Amino acid sequence: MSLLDVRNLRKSYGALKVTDDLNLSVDEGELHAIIGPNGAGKSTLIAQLSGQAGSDGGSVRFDGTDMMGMPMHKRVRAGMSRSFQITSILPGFTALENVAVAAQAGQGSSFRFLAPVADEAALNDAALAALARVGIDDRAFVKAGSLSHGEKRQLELAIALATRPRLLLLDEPLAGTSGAEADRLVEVMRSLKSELTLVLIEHDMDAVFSLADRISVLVYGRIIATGSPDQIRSDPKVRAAYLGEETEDA
Ligand SMILES: Nc1ncnc2c1ncn2[C@@H]1O[C@H](COP(=O)(O)OP(=O)(O)OP(=O)(O)O)[C@@H](O)[C@H]1O
Repeated sequence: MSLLDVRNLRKSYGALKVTDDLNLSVDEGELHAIIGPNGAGKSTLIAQLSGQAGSDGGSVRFDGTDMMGMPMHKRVRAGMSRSFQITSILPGFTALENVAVAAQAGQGSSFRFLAPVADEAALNDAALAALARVGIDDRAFVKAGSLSHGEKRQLELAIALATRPRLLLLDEPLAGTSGAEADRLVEVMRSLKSELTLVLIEHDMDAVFSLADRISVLVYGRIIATGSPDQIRSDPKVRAAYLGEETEDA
């Protein structure tokens, strides 16, 4: 059974159908990338799946449970998290504090202001483990605002991991990175593959084709093809709609 099952999902902005009767199935344990031209609706889809944006119709089932109408924090507690954007990082707080807040939310105790000190130690341990997982535990006590762009991207991943997701939704985790920073993030994602299910939106095609178990191609709010990297690379529909466009740009 698939871990995430999306059927006939819809969303319009005025007359624009951004998500148009979209069907998507993500298997437990796979890294499923979603690619598509600019404006195809990829970010909107992640926002709908995470509960950040509402949907006009259709169904989203996670591990067999209906998620439609469920707010974001409940989806996170159910095991479905999205990576947070750099803009949601608190620059005046340390990397550790940023992650600890997320770890606390993941434990369902975000409003327990009087939590005992023992809990705080456990939260710090969990936060430190998440920072180690993405390779920036040596930056735990540095203010998030002082981290490099790549380290901030790693911190976003740590924040999402601290909520202990079974399914992690990543919206362009490599954006704004290059060279060694991008390579490091790709290796972190590769290492996460053995532990959780990932849905990845990414413009970096080298990263997508090297990481993905399966790729779905989104064009005008619809998935036009799903398959292995090799199947997608050789699919004429995909070449015409998307990869061909890239070739022309190059
Ligand atoms: N809040 C909004 N109000 C109106 N239109 C929107 C809104 N958000 C997105 N859109 C429109 O929906 C379409 C899909 O946008 P979306 O950002 O989901 O695409 P995308 O595939 O992620 O694009 P990109 O690859 O450029 O990030 C675009 O035409 C965009 O202008």
